[in-house]
Amino acid sequence: MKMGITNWVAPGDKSGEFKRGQSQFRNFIQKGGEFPPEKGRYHLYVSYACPWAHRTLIVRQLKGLEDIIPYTSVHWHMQEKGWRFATPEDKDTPGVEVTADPVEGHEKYTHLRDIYFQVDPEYKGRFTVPTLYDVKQGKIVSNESSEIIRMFYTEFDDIIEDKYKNVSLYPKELQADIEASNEWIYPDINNGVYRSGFATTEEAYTKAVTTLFSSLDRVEEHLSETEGPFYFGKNITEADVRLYTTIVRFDPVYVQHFKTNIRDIRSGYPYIHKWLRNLYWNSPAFKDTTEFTHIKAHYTKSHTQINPCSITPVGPEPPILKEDEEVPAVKFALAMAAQK
Ligand SMILES: N[C@@H](CCC(=O)N[C@@H](CS)C(=O)NCC(=O)O)C(=O)O
Repeated sequence: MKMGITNWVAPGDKSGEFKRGQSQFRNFIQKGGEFPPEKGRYHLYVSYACPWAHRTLIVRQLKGLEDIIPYTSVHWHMQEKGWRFATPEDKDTPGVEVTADPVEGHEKYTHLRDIYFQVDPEYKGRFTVPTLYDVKQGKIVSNESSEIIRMFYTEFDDIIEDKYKNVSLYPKELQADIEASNEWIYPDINNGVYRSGFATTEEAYTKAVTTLFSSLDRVEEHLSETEGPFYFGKNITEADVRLYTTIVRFDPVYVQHFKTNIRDIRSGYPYIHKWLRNLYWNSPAFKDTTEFTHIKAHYTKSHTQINPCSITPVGPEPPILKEDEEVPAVKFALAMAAQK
């Protein structure tokens, strides 16, 4: 079998472990650099389904960059040629807004890969979202979400509205703590769900899923010991953004699709559940950018090696509970406790 876009474990790799490749475009937006900050100059390609792209949408909104950096979300269905743009035939597809690639000169582009090949006809890497594209020069600035969000934190500060200037997602005094949490949350949790779900041996799966849950236990313990409401206290930081995009997909998709089912969030992790719902219901940058239709349809219908009939499970309903709602067992326990 040759390595195709939908082989998540390299054919012949006996370990059965999913190994994520390195992003290929790693430039930075910077004053005076090759990619200077400018309104309307950069276009962000995302998929609402993708947790890495989701980071960039949240930060774009938290930093008030909506008028400065336009974006396009691809269709949720990823097939052999990778992500594609929606077409007029998709007009009745739930959740899909029909948006062709709006960038001038891209009228004929049907897939995200067309942009990668325009930039580099010899490109051999993967065609991933998010992709930050410089419209003026016809170049890709970056396809690495962890670096795109950091550019958004500071590099546009001279052209955003004043009220967003002191939104600091990576404040000096917390940088060491944020780096330390990224160090295990990325491999064990953000990528850990993929390592569980894409594993092709029992051993690789079991190793990934048990590591994932010990790290979720660690997050739970951390949240039970801090005042909150955010990961590092009173203000939203990078740690919240990076954890949120995995946790909000956990119950609706990962528990069944990636078999990360030792527990779920809503019944197994009260502190994470509280932290998650606070972000979703009280901070518009999180709720507005969370599209459950894309999230559920993408994973369940694109990964046919895991789900060959592409049936999208109906539950859990709702995909996220209101802040004053609980699963019946929790509600019952609370009612019993109140009677005592
Ligand atoms: N390291 C990248 C990972 C991005 C990534 O893997 N995106 C997935 C979607 S969730 C993708 O576009 N995959 C397409 C492919 O690998 O062919 C980042 O964080 O930006």
